[in-house]
Amino acid sequence: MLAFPNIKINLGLSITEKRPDGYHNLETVFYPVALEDALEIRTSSETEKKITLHQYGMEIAGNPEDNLVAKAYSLLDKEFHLPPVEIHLYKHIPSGAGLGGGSSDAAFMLKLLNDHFQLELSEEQLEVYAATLGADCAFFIKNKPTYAEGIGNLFSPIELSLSGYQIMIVKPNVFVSTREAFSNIHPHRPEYPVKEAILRPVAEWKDILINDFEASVFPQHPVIGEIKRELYHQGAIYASMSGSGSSVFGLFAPGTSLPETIGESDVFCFKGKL
Ligand SMILES: C[C@](O)(CO)[C@H](O)COP(=O)(O)OP(=O)(O)OC[C@H]1O[C@@H](n2ccc(N)nc2=O)[C@H](O)[C@@H]1O
Ligand SMILES: Nc1ncnc2c1ncn2[C@@H]1O[C@H](COP(=O)(O)OP(=O)(O)OP(=O)(O)O)[C@@H](O)[C@H]1O
Repeated sequence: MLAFPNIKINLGLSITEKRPDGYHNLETVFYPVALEDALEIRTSSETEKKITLHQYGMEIAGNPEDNLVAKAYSLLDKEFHLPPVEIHLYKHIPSGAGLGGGSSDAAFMLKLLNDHFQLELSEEQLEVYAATLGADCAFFIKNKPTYAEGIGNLFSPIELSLSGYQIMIVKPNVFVSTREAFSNIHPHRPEYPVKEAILRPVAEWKDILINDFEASVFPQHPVIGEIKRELYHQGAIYASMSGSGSSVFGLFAPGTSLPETIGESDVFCFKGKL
C-alpha cells in the first residue's frame, strides 16, 4: 500500500506565551502543499524483526530506528500487535525546513497501517496517536487548511482556498534548530491575530500576516531573509518563512511566471500550483 506524505506551510505564526512545561503556545494556519515523499508498506515475511526500513532520496539524520515512521509503527504495534512490515520511504521533502516532512511521514504511516491492517481507527483516534509523535503531526491526518493553537495541536478547520495560486519554496543550505528558534523568542500577543489576518485578501497579507520566528532567525541566518526579499522582488504577492525555517515560500498570482532561480546554486527549490 502506497501513500504520498505532503508538506504544510505556515500562514502566519504568532508565539503568544511560554508555558510552565517549557513549550510555547502559538497561533498559526497550516496549509497543505503537494511537495511529497513516497511511503510504501508491505506485510513482511521477516520473523526476526518487526520493521525493515529502506530509505531512498535525500538523507535523513539519525538512526533508522529513530525515524518517525518507525515510531509511528511502534505506537500502533504496542496496541494492536501488528505483523512485521517492510517500509520503503523515498525522501523528497527537505528536513529542518519548517515544512513538517517528518511529521507528515509519521501521520501517513499511521493512516497506512490503519488501512492496510483494517484497524478501524477513526480520524479523531488517529489524531490522538499522531499528537504524541510531534507538535504538528496530527494536522496531517485530516490534511486540510487548519487554524492551530495551543502548542500547535488544537485544531479548527477554516474555509480558505488558495486554489490557482502558484507557489515557490526555497530552502537554503542552512539548518535551524526548532528548539533553538523557540528559545530566542519573546512571546507576545500579535497586533493582528492570525485568525483575522487570514480573512483579508492575500494582497494585504504582506503587512499583517507575520511569522514571529523571522525576527529571531533572520539575524542569525541572513541568507533566509535575503531569499524572502528576493521572492518579493521577483513578484511574489506574499512571502514568508515557514515554521521555524529554514525554508521560505512565495505565493504568486495565477498565470504569472515564477522566477527562474532564487539564491545560491545549492538551494533546494520547489515550484508548484496550489
Ligand atoms: C514551529 C512549527 O513548525 C509550527 O508549525 C511546529 O510547531 C514545530 O513542530 P515540530 O518540529 O514537530 O516540533 P517538536 O519536534 O514537537 O518540538 C521541537 C522543540 O521545539 C520546542 N517547541 C515546539 C512546539 C511548541 N509549541 N513549543 C515549543 O517550545 C520544544 O523545545 C521542542 O522540544
Ligand atoms: N521520516 C523522517 N523524515 C525526516 N526527518 C525525520 C524523519 N524521521 C525522523 N526525522 C528527524 O526529524 C528531524 C526534523 O525533520 P522534519 O523533516 O520534520 O523537519 P522540519 O522541517 O524541522 O519540520 P517542522 O516543520 O516540524 O519543524 C530530522 O532532522 C530527522 O533527524
